Amino acid sequence: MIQVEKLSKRYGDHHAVRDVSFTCAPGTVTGFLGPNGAGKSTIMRMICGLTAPTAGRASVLGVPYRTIPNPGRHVGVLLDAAARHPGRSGRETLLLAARAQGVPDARVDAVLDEVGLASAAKRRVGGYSFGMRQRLGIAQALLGDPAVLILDEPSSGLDPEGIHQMRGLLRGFADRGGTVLLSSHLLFEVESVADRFVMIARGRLVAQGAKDELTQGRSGAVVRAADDPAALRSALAADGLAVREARADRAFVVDAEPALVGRAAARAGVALAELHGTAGVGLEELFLSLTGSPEAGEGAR
Ligand SMILES: Nc1ncnc2c1ncn2[C@@H]1O[C@H](COP(=O)(O)OP(=O)(O)OP(=O)(O)O)[C@@H](O)[C@H]1O
Repeated sequence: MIQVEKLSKRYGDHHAVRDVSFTCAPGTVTGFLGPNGAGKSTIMRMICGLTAPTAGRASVLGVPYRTIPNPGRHVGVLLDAAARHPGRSGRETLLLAARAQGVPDARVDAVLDEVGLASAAKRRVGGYSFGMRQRLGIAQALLGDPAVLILDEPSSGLDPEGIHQMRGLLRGFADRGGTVLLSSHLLFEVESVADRFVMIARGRLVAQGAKDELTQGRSGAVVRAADDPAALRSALAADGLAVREARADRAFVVDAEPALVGRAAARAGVALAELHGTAGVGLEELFLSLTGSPEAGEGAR
């Protein structure tokens, strides 16, 4: 269990995080989404006690992270995959961590195998690709057989096979009762593995919930006039139907059932070239509409 309550962080006048609250339950993977600079890393660092909040608090397994004795046995963390000693091999890196945590040496080979790094275990970390460092970071997070995983952008640098493998690993971890908080600025990296989503933009929580909860109520219709878009718009307005979006192909996205849109057009005698529901309005559209452009995370001053 991870609980974040009204967390805020200010750097001088800069509000990096404002009043963010969410909970991650055991048995679930929470996809933590937001554009670059939205505040995800800052929130994860506050959860792990590495950055002091300006206001609010966070707990892991019911207590502040910093009060957990031998935390690696309870909470696996990957915050900065690059932060590994380049002169040690992957196996040595994990052996040192295992001994510090009181974990048997055999566990090192098990986690190296689990993340697909067994064949490179004896090579120096300095010669690893970024993706291999990510795998090593994930292996280190898993080392103490924790109940909670907090992973900041673990997919970055991984090839498609690595991403697939990591999804399977995290799904299995959650299905065995583990709690996973998994950040990314790319929806596709977390969409298929996450049960719930927490979306952040400009330091604020903009949405949270399961995929169905987030996308329900956003169904509507796409309608395009055969000849006269202005007449169609008037017909929709006459029936009190709101146009959510006017597309470049001259179609309108309307917040209403297709049948209502069709009747409005028929009443006004407007011929249609296209009319269908928007059941496919997905998480991606929601994510983009809530978080805006990639620059949306910047400038939260
Ligand atoms: N130590 C710091 N001092 C000043 N500003 C900071 C500090 N750490 C983060 N920030 C600012 O806080 C904001 C949030 O940054 P953060 O790294 O948490 O975002 P993020 O969502 O993790 O983005 P990314 O995916 O790029 O890592 C940014 O505007 C960043 O510049």
